[in-house]
Amino acid sequence: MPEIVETPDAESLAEFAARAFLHAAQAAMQNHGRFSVVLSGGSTPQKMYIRLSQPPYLEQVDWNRVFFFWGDERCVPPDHAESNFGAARKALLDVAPIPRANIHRIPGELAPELSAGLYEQDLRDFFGGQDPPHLDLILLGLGEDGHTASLFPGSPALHEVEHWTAAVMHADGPPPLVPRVTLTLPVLNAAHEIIFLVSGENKASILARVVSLPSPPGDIYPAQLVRPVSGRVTWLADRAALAVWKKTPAEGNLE
Ligand SMILES: O=C(O)[C@H](O)[C@@H](O)[C@H](O)[C@H](O)COP(=O)(O)O
Repeated sequence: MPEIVETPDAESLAEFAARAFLHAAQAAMQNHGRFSVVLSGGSTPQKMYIRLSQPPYLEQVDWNRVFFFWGDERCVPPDHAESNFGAARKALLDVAPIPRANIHRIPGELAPELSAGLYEQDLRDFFGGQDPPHLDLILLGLGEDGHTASLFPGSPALHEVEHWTAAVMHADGPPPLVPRVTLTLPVLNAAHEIIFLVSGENKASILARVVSLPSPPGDIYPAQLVRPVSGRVTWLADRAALAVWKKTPAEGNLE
């Protein structure tokens, strides 16, 4: 049974997530002198990023030793409204005293395949001989179709085992398809810790399906393929997102 933590609402989810970030950072720095974290895109983590840019986290985190990566990026320039990097920069990276050299963004302004290749090389340079890299903390979101990062149902990127990154195409809505770059499952599943951040009643149905394992083989959602070999996975969700799961007759539910 995955670890599920409930918070009353989106604000308390952001607070809980910021505290978990601080604890993971302190543990990693104590353990090996630095903290590598993968930020998630989407709207859910934005409140958490803003919390980290405020007291007490602003003062308590040793930002010089925090190294930022992304789980995925839309292939747009960094100042584009859809940029995951751009959103994190506004909420946190331009507010906290973070050395620019510690920020390893996905170069979304470049062609998808080139961007994916450069990002993979950046990861390989940072993690030296580690294959796959062991990131200290990976933050992930959950889409209503069960995707996470930019690993969408039926995507060939789900079967990528050689490369740590992949260029994907996705219909975000009406055409055109939106090119993206994503980390692949070998990297996600090598993480020391993963925290899924899920908020809102619109996620209640998919969250109940994703955490109520096991799924029939043909029915597995991408988020269910995130099963770190030895890392810890926590589903951090607010009450609205857990409403369906708590009604699901299965052992271990919260109520
Ligand atoms: O670039 C992205 O959009 C994310 O990587 C994506 O996987 C996101 O985390 C989910 O779609 C949830 O998005 P929300 O938090 O906006 O619901």
